[in-house]
Amino acid sequence: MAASAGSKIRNAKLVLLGDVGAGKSSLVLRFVKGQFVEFQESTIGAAFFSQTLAVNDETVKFEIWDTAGQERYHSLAPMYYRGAAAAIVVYDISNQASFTRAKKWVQELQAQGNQNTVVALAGNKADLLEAREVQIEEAKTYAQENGLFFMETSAKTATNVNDIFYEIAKRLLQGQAAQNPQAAGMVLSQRPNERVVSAASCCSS
Ligand SMILES: Nc1nc2c(ncn2[C@@H]2O[C@H](COP(=O)(O)OP(=O)(O)OP(=O)(O)O)[C@@H](O)[C@H]2O)c(=O)[nH]1
Repeated sequence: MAASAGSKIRNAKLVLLGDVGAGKSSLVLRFVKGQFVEFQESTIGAAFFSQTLAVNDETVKFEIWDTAGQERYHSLAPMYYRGAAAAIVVYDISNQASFTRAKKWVQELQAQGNQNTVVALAGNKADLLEAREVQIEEAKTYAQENGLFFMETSAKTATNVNDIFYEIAKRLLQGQAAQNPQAAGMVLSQRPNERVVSAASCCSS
């Protein structure tokens, strides 16, 4: 649903990281365009998208970098996560190896990223319950121990997709008061009346 944005717009750089085929592009496509493609092509290098989200009377404009999961593009990743306000580390709940890979991304972010970056862990393909290899409790515990927030998502059914971005937006807005917004990868601009996804239309489950 479209809504009028408040006058305050926060630009926030967000990066998606995760194993090849975990569903990074599909999550972005669902969030930005409300679409799902059964045979989504593998990302080459990285792809850029933007989407705005209203949270109360403020608007967060996400500048989204969808990185490629293939190992040969690994060395490019720092260009995208450096200076990011937020990161979504994605794994596939039906693929244990993708969870192992997600943990490596978290380690890399913790070692090299901005300490203020809001990091979300997304257990994607939550619709594939019968093929589940990663237990929800295991991921929850890991997330708690590492200061991440965690949701299982499905780009296919849209479960928790808007919710994870909305939760990130909320946390960014909450956090900005306590820190330098520029340092956290957030920039204030004044651009009223942009079309945004309103909080009211957000958060299907
Ligand atoms: N069942 C199901 N399939 C999904 C879901 N999300 C993505 N897929 C499928 O998984 C495959 C890989 O999805 P992508 O979005 O390309 O994965 P990616 O992480 O961007 O992959 P790379 O670009 O190669 O790093 C595609 O065939 C998608 O249709 C989901 O939530 N459920």
